Order: sequence, then C-alpha cells, then structure tokens
Amino acid sequence: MSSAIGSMVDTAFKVHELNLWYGKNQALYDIELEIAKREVTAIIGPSGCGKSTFLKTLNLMARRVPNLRMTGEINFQGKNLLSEKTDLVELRKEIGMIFQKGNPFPQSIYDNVAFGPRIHGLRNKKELDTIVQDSLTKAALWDEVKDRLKDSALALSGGQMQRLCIARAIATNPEVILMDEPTSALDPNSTNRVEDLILELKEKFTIVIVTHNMQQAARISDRTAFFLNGKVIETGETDKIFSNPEERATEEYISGRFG
Ligand SMILES: Nc1ncnc2c1ncn2[C@@H]1O[C@H](COP(=O)(O)OP(=O)(O)OP(=O)(O)O)[C@@H](O)[C@H]1O
Repeated sequence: MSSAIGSMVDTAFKVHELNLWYGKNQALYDIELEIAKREVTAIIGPSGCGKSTFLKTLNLMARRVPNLRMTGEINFQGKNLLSEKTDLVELRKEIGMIFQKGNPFPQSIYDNVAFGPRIHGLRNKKELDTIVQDSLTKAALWDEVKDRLKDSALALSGGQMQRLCIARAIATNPEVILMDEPTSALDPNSTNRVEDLILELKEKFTIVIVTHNMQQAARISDRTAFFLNGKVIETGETDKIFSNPEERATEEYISGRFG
C-alpha cells in the first residue's frame, strides 16, 4: 500500500514508520501517511483503533502522557518532530486543536480568541481587536457575539462554544487544525454549521478530523485514512474509499458491518 493518499500535490505532514506504545501496550504500528495541505483528511475506524492517539502525535500532545514512547518520523515544515528539539509553543501556533467538547477558558469571549496572539507577544489593542473580529468572522460566530464580547465564554451554547474554539485556534493563523470528533456532542443543526465551516476553512488551513460519523467523513473530507487495531489499513481519496475500497476490512467497516 502506498503511503500517499491518492495523487498528493503538497503535503503538510509525512509520517513514516510511526510506532507508539502506552507502557507495554503498542497502540500504533508502522504508520505511513501523508497528509495533504489545504484539504480535509478524515481519520476513521472503530473505537480503540488509535485515531485519537494518532491525531495527538501530530502536535506532540501525546508526549504529555506518562510512559508513552514513540519511534519513527513525523515530518512537518521540513523537520522531524520526533527527532529534533521542537519548541512546543511555536508548534502549537502552527497546529491548532479542537476537541470533542468546546472547552473555552473561563474568560470572556474576546479573551479566549486573543489568548494565542497574546501568548505570542501581541499587545496592541487595535491589532488584537482586528484578529478577534477576523477569527470570529471566519468561525461564523461574529454576528452572534459581536455585542457581547466581554461576556463569559461559558455562557455560550455548545455549538457556539465549539465555533469559539475554532476561532481561538485560527487566531494564531496556524497551518493545520486538528479536530477530534468536533461535532459528536452537538445537535444536528450545530453539526451542519460546523461542517459548513470546515469546508470554508480548508481554503486556508489543512484540516485533519477524527470522526465516528461516516456520513460526515464522506460529506466533508477530501481524503480518508481507515485505521484498524493501530494500523492504517487503507488510505485514499474519500470518494474512492467510500465507493470502491480496496481492502475488505474497509468495505466491511464503511458498510457498518462492524465498529
Ligand atoms: N492515556 C492512555 N494510556 C494508556 N492507554 C491508552 C491511553 N489513551 C489511549 N490508550 C489506548 O490506546 C488504544 C487506542 O486508543 P485511542 O483513544 O487512540 O483510540 P480511538 O480510535 O481514538 O478510540 P475512540 O474512537 O473510542 O475514541 C486503546 O487501546 C486505548 O485503550
């Protein structure tokens, strides 16, 4: 199987022979994967197959877990993140992350979005105002919150919180946004809004999304990687994976026969 997902133009990540252990338990095996820039890549597979673990390797968040060990290469912006000393603050500026539940800080809407730029030293109020407005606009939230930017972010609805977290992630103008089941806690209406947003965001950002929702993967992703038992079983253009997969396990999973 080729590591390239279909005909790849420009890659954001090249992952090579990535293995990962939690203590003695191996969770990822010889992962070979290229992730295209400015596209949406969906990571699918049954519960426990290593999707979230893989996603968390891409921004080295996995390193926080005690007794975790990784070998191999994750090449990003010309560096192997696993072998070179990586400045995590800088890396997080380039790679934003969205989780299952919107998790805003207990601060105002404004301060949530301004958080990243401030960490990177921006103090100019006018510039911060512009970034906050721009990020909230790109996250399709500005109109709903523009009159209450000083209110607590915790007063927002679940769907609004998730869009706020997206605004917070894009405020540092990252290259990549990682999303771990970003709509699984949302109602259908909020899910649609976030999906529409993802399709808009891919014009500017590389998006990698873990999803259990196969219809979602089919609707919004350009490419899909199917994981099973810690291995990449098949990768390819989403249309092909969903209409004519090469591997039997992929076909069985997407047709709902397990998982
Ligand atoms: N912090 C951890 N410590 C030890 N083992 C872990 C840890 N996190 C995950 N694992 C194990 O690694 C394997 C992969 O888990 P992971 O959460 O990556 O799977 P997943 O495909 O994202 O699952 P789900 O769809 O249920 O979220 C599982 O066997 C899990 O028990």
